Formats: sequence, structure tokens, C-alpha cells
Amino acid sequence: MSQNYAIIVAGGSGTRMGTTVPKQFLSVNGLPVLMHTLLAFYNSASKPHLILALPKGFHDYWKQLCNTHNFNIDYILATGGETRFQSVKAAFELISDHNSLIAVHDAVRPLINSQLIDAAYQQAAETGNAIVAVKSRDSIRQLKNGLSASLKRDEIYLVQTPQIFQYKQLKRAYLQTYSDVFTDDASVVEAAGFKIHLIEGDNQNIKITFPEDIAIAELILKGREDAGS
Ligand SMILES: Nc1ccn([C@@H]2O[C@H](COP(=O)(O)OP(=O)(O)OP(=O)(O)O)[C@@H](O)[C@H]2O)c(=O)n1
Ligand SMILES: C[C@](O)(CO)[C@H](O)COP(=O)(O)O
Repeated sequence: MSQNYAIIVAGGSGTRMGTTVPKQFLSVNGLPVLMHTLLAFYNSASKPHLILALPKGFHDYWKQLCNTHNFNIDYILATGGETRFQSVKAAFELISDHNSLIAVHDAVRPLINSQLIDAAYQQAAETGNAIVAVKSRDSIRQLKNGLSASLKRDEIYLVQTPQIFQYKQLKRAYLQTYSDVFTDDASVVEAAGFKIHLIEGDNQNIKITFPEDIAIAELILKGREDAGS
């Protein structure tokens, strides 16, 4: 049976959030964003081995946070790089199991639910990869040379994480030289020649990017607590 891994990328500095401490360490309902994220994977039935990519200068800060919150789950620590691409690559290099399925997930998507994680591992086992994505709720227009044209909304997906791949796909993909068209792992794997498979995501699986996203995440979590889930 193949082993599951999850690379949680937390190597960013959160420039759009604008806080002194990067957004992955900010508190949402009393717990750092990154702890919510790690717990979602830890509590999933897929039970992946966790690899956490953290900025070099924040390893000690994270250790202190773990002590404060008595946070003791097992994971392997990797050092994040200058770009998300480099952070994924550094974490991936710690995996040697060629039969594994590997999820890559943004640390700053703390509202991912464990059932969706499991469904994505299941689909990746069948099709080679599974990319969590949602249909656009808004109408879509594309602007080119000053002219905008409507696009078919049902053909447009907004891509989230986790994005789960067979080992061999990530291996070949991350041998490529970095390009700034690589905005996620699906774009890297696609450029390496693999077909990409989507799985329906969750509109609550937001990425914490701007200050208002913290308040939105807190409201969603409160709603889940009130609903008992
Ligand atoms: N060098 C980097 C850059 C980003 N990330 C991670 O990739 C995820 C998505 O990136 P983003 O939201 O862009 O995070 P930041 O780069 O921190 O934010 P900003 O672009 O506003 O600086 C985050 O979990 C972030 O920590 C990473 O591991 N290493
Ligand atoms: C990987 C990602 O979260 C998928 O939506 C997104 O592409 C990250 O983009 P960012 O520019 O690093 O925020």
C-alpha cells in the first residue's frame, strides 16, 4: 500500500497581510493559523506523514508557539525558500518513498476540511493527481488589448489547495527550472507533461491573504462550532 505525505508550505512572509509576524502564525479563534491547518491533515483518515516548510528565521518562534499551545503532533521540519516553488522543492527532497501520494497545501488555508482531504487522496490514487478547485460564483470577463469579452463561467475553476500528486509527477516537475508562470503545483506538474485532474473544492477553504480574511475565517469557524462540526 502507498504511503501518504502532506507538504504544508509556510515559508512565506505575508507581504499583503502587512503584519510583523507572518500570517501563518496569526491567531484565528485562539489558535495559530498553521496549527488549524496541520490538525486538519492530522485528523484526516488519510493520516499523511506531515512535512512543514517554515522560513529559516522562524523555526525558534514556531517552537515557542508550540510550547505555548502544547502542540505536539509529529512532523518533519523543512526550511522554506525564496519562492513557494523553492519551499515545495525543499520539502519534497525529504521524501524518498517512490510509491507515495503527496499533497501540497498552503499553510494559510486553515479551513480545509478533513473529508475533502480524504476525497482528494482517493481521487489522486485513481487518476494520478487531484487538484481541489471551485467553480466561479461570479460572471467572468477577460481583458485583452483594452477589450473585455465574457467567458463561459461553467468552464472556469478557481484553484485551491490541497493539490495531490503521485511521487513521480512531483519528481519530474520539480526538476524544472523555476518560471513565474508557476503559481501553484498543478502548473508545475502540467508543464512537466502530465494531465491535471480537478476535484470539487469548498468555498470555505479560503486563503488567508489580506487582513479581512482573518475575520472571515473566524466567522466561518464560529459557524462550524455552532453547528457542532
Ligand atoms: N517563499 C514562499 C512563499 C510562499 N509560501 C507559502 O505559500 C502559501 C501561499 O502563498 P501566499 O499566500 O502568497 O503567502 P505569502 O507569500 O506569505 O504572502 P504574500 O504573497 O502576500 O507575501 C503560504 O502558505 C506561504 O507561506 C512558501 O512556503 N514559501
Ligand atoms: C497555490 C494557490 O493557493 C492556489 O490558489 C495560489 O496560487 C497561491 O498564490 P499566491 O499568489 O502565492 O497567493
